[in-house]
Amino acid sequence: MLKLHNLTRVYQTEDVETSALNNVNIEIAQGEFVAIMGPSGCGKSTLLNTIGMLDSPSSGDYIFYGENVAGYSEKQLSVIRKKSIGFIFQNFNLIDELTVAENIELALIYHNIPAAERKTKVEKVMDKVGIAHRAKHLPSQLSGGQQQRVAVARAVVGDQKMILADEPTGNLDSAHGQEVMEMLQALNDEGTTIVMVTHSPAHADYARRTINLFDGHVVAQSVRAAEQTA
Ligand SMILES: Nc1ncnc2c1ncn2[C@@H]1O[C@H](COP(=O)(O)OP(=O)(O)OP(=O)(O)O)[C@@H](O)[C@H]1O
Repeated sequence: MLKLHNLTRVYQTEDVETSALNNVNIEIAQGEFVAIMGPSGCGKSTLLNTIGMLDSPSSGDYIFYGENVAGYSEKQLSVIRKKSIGFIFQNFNLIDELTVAENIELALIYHNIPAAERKTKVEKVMDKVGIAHRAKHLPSQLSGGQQQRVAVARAVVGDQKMILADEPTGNLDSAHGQEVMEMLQALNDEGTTIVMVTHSPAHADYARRTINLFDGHVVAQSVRAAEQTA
């Protein structure tokens, strides 16, 4: 599905140059569940943002479904991003002034889907993540776990092939964190590719493969034991 080849991302500020990613080579197949781990500042968010086409590499290739998108303009990237990629963030990133249903629907307005079809899709996905009874509530009226369910619904309502999750359980207590992980697991079982940054080894265990970063380099990759012997 995607391949990063000798990918480098250098941030240039006034007098400091930071190599956030250094010659990274990663391949992710459709339907995989991959966790990205490593210490603070090692480049995890930069990697996820690059995979999500929110950031562009300084050099190297990013092949997405056979297309090298590394040199694409923001306009070209946003077309691919909106069609194929859903995002879940640690702080939920919902729009405070919109209801639950409206927050989810917003992801479809970008896809030019007619209103009646949008309504059906939003209702279906709200049922799926168990938030239908809160459809008319504002994010501030929901618990953190409920807000993250809305974010999950928004990430998949347009039938996105891949979800990128940046510490999706970071602001949740352990019970709600586990709920979100189970939701991601269920989506992965249905075929959605998931790439997740996490600091939690327990949550990384939901993934089939873990990629460890250190100082912008991939230093280790491990496949879940049950899969190795399968
Ligand atoms: N916009 C930016 N401008 C300059 N330097 C940046 C920028 N974004 C990130 N960096 C630097 O790039 C490196 C990697 O940052 P990144 O946010 O990807 O790390 P991370 O592993 O996600 O960290 P954390 O676990 O703390 O969120 C860090 O040294 C950071 O200071």
